[in-house]
Amino acid sequence: MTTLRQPAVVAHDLYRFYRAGDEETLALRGVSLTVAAGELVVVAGPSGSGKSTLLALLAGLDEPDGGHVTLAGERMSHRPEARRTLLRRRLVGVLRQSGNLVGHLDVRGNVALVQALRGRSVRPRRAVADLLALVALSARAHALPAELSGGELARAGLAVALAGDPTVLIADEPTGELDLVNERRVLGLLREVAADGAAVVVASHSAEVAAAADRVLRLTDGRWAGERGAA
Ligand SMILES: Nc1ncnc2c1ncn2[C@@H]1O[C@H](COP(=O)(O)OP(=O)(O)OP(=O)(O)O)[C@@H](O)[C@H]1O
Repeated sequence: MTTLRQPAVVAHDLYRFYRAGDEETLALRGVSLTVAAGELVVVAGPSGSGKSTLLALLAGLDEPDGGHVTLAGERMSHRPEARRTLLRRRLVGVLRQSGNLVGHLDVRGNVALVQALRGRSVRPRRAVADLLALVALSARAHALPAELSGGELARAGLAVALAGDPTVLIADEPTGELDLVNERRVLGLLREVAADGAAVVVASHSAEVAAAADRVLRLTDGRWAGERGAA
């Protein structure tokens, strides 16, 4: 066994094409990225530049047409869906702009569900109550998603994303619908998550989010614009 610490995220020469009839969209054209544990990297770029496509590949939610993704030394890409799902549960937390919670479960139930899916043999690092305290939602533990404010929903989504003790947190426009106060609150939490040792990759248009990053990388038309620091 090696004692060398693997980067949390290695994306090598990723390509992703979408085909609809005769039309082909080259969403990613040879994108590489390395993110260390404890680092918060922001992927910026105009609408349609490939940010969500890249994040879906990093999270193992989608498969690249070329290249591959390795998380904590485990290859995610080009593996059967069932294997990717298991790796994702073990290594990845995903936070989206919306739709992070199951509607018929309360906040507590949503967080507990993620921990239950990992199986009884895996002891969570943080109990459900601790996760809710981390995101300042202890008092809203029994609220349903529909009963939460936008800021509360975002923080509940973060608790869900952290419930599986992810090595890598992937956040796609996590503050897109928030006011400045709530955006800063979520950003503070993302910084804490990185300080706690996770690699955090955030896609965002927001200058506030960029200001909180260790590195900001810009995609243009499926490629890094100004390769500096990307790989
Ligand atoms: N499922 C799909 N089928 C066809 N084309 C797609 C699909 N998903 C994305 N695309 C195209 O791929 C390109 C990259 O899209 P992507 O959603 O990754 O961009 P983005 O930078 O996240 O944009 P935004 O900031 O608006 O969310 C766009 O041209 C988009 O239209």
